[in-house]
Amino acid sequence: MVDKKLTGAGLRGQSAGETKLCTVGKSGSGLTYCGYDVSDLADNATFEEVAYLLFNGELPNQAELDAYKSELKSMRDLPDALKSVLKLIPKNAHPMDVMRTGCSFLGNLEPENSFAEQNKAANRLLAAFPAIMCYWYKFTHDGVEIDCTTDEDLLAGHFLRLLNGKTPSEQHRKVMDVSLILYAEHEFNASTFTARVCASTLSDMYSCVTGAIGTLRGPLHGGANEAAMDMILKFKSPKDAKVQMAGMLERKEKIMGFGHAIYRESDPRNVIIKRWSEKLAQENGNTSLYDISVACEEFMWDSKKLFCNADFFHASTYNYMGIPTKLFTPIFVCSRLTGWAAHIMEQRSNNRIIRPSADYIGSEPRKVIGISER
Ligand SMILES: CC(=O)SCCNC(=O)CCNC(=O)[C@H](O)C(C)(C)COP(=O)(O)OP(=O)(O)OC[C@H]1O[C@@H](n2cnc3c(N)ncnc32)[C@H](O)[C@@H]1OP(=O)(O)O
Ligand SMILES: O=C([O-])CC(=O)C(=O)O
Repeated sequence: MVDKKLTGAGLRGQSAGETKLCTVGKSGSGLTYCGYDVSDLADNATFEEVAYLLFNGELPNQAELDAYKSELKSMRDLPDALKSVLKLIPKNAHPMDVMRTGCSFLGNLEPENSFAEQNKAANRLLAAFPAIMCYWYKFTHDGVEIDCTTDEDLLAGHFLRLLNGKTPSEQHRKVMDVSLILYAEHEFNASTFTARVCASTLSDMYSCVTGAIGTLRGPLHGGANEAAMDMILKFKSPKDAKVQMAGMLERKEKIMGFGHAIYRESDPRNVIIKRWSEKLAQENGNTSLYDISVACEEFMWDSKKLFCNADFFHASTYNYMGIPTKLFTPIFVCSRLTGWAAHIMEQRSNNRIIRPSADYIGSEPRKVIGISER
């Protein structure tokens, strides 16, 4: 397999540091967290085990996992002051802006006073993010002030219970858990790099994560799952999808959910989430969304040799689970927090401020001309 040629703008192909956390596309398409293949983790671990792995470098044993899950469970509720702030954010705000504000405000209430508190701060955000998203969403959309605690064992079930107000099915718990594992970590992607740059100034965990949320929000990064959903919903049939996508390519529009900065011919997360999308479609009894998504995949490969990235089949998967489109990228935040925090800790453990150089392409030196003569 020929590796993707990584050169040009966007720092492509340049190493910006070392990491023990993750390899992306090492053999063209692979993805490992701390040496474990992501598909192995998706089949044989829970998201909490993956979080523990990223924060500690090893998978937990049963006693360690039990203790970790109880710790996270005890941190799920939100302070009243944060609930009051969330209630002030308008209904038409983007939920990613809610996540950004929620993270930043929690940093005011419970600051990370020293790096000795970094695990506590990371775990607090991990435990609180589902409630930050759902408390605001349920209050502004349904007029309900939800209880932010549940007795759900795992974050996947906890989130679904907060969102829907009822016990989720085993299958929905499993799909959400797998999704959180797939989104957890991805080396020096744009949002993680943002977090590391911020960490390199010796800033606090909340500032690093707030910056990362802002970076994940864009449609070229995490925002692609929502953009893909909006696009798929416009297609009436698989045939219509191909016709409309041909037009988009002709107009040189970017097709969200396709392509990748590092992978060359596939994103290993796609096959996993696509399988779940198909399963949910069959059980739903209406496979239209899945069939249209497959037509998009075929069309993009046949016409441009572009493949689905992790975001594309997440769109139909979440839709089949009844999750509102505007919450897709915030779910990504709930998961990627683990990767961000692990990278922040890794940066701190061997830090030098990240400060690259620039090639100057501006004017030659010149004198200021008085304003009346300009
Ligand atoms: C979880 C994640 O963040 S995964 C990424 C999510 N983002 C998206 O899905 C947004 C859509 N995809 C894209 O915009 C891009 O593929 C990115 C941002 C992911 C990667 O960007 P790059 O590394 O610059 O892409 P790459 O160098 O492979 O592009 C090669 C060519 O394919 C084109 N291309 C790449 N992706 C797409 C796409 N989705 N739709 C249309 N054309 C595309 C590029 O415009 C480029 O064409 P050019 O040579 O004529 O300029
Ligand atoms: O690695 C990237 O550039 C984007 C990506 O897939 C991710 O962050 O999961």
